Amino acid sequence: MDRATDPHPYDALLLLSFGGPEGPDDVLPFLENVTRGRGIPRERLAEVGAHYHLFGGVSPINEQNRTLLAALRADFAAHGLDLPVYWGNRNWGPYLTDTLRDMVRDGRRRVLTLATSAYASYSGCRQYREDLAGALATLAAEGLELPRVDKLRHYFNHPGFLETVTDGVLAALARLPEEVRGGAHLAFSTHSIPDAAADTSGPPAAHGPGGAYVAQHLDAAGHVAAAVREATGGEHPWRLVYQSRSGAPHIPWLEPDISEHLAALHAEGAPGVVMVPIGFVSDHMEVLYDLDTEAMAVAKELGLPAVRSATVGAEPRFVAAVRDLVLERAATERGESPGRCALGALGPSHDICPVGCCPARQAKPAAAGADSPYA
Ligand SMILES: CC1=C(CCC(=O)O)c2cc3nc(cc4[nH]c(cc5[nH]c(cc1n2)c(C)c5CCC(=O)O)c(CCC(=O)O)c4C)C(CCC(=O)O)=C3C
Ligand SMILES: [Fe+2]
Repeated sequence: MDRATDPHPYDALLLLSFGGPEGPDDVLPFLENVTRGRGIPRERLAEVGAHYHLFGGVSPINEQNRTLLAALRADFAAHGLDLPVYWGNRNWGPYLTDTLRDMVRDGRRRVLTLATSAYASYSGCRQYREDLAGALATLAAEGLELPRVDKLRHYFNHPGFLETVTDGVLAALARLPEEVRGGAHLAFSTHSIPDAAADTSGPPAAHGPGGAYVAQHLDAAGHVAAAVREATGGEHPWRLVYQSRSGAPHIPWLEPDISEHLAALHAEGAPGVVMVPIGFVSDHMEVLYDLDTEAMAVAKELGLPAVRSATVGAEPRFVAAVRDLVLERAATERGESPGRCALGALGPSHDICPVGCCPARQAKPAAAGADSPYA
């Protein structure tokens, strides 16, 4: 077998996601799961709960993960990659711990994890690793023999991710009225996080202010903007902006907010805008509410023509990128030196998060990294 099909030493892939409610009665318990110990103001919870209720209490994220799971299985089968794929969530069923228990019972000993977050940061990386450690601790307490769990490198700059985003932007531009298309701005949007979390994201001291989180987003957005300009011949000024801020108002979070940015664009006479949710991998609630509902209403109010481009979802090229990343990592673990695809200026990210990567406010065990208490 060659790199094209050999998953060894891995015997399973775990799709690890956020989870979301699937009906009105799920909303509150889901939000309690998400915010346990995170110090989110009560009013913010009620506000976010209302976003979900606007959509019947259903987040689309679980259905999107079922689609991605099916697409990964089909892609692996079509390419002779014999690797079972499982799915578990941090905050809603199917819960990570239950999935990992199933994997152990199925005899899986070496698990590779694909988190549905493409970037560094506590929320986008270490928190997933902490939950993996929590699941492993539970299984250990149940007397089960623990598998070894690894996590794929950050994939924000994999060509299968960035080229899919770029095609989404081009398709979105085509939906703008022709007279504003050529000069349309690109507003790359991602989840705001506390400044302090951004500054410490990634390997310690590897990046300046904003840390790996901002550096990776700027690298990805800059690459997409350049590819779009090349394809259209248009100017398309761009900026990285933020959305979905929570937390107390006196704590600084990354800015500007997308809504402020839309107002600024309007004030400076921008003819139109494409909102590009580059920080997210599927059209879940942060996209459907914060961009499609809230930011779109702001744009409408301003009279600024706006469209929102697609996330990578289960697009075939993104799914193929996952296969490439799995095979790359498997080869690396076998001691080979596989090619490592990456666009942009930063190069491929580390395979194993070093000690102190994306630190938590309160230290907690995290698996699948250099500081993992597990083998
Ligand atoms: C960086 C990042 C991503 C991207 C990476 C990734 O995808 O993981 C992400 C994704 C998501 N965030 C989601 C939902 C929520 N996030 C919250 C709260 C928070 N997110 C944060 C950051 C991120 N979040 C932070 C710093 C907080 C503050 C509290 C804390 O420090 O932990 C809250 C609490 C209420 C609120 O404050 O908004 C909810 C309900 C959903 C599910 C959507 C659905 O249901 O479709 C998804 C995919
Ligand atoms: Fe979040």
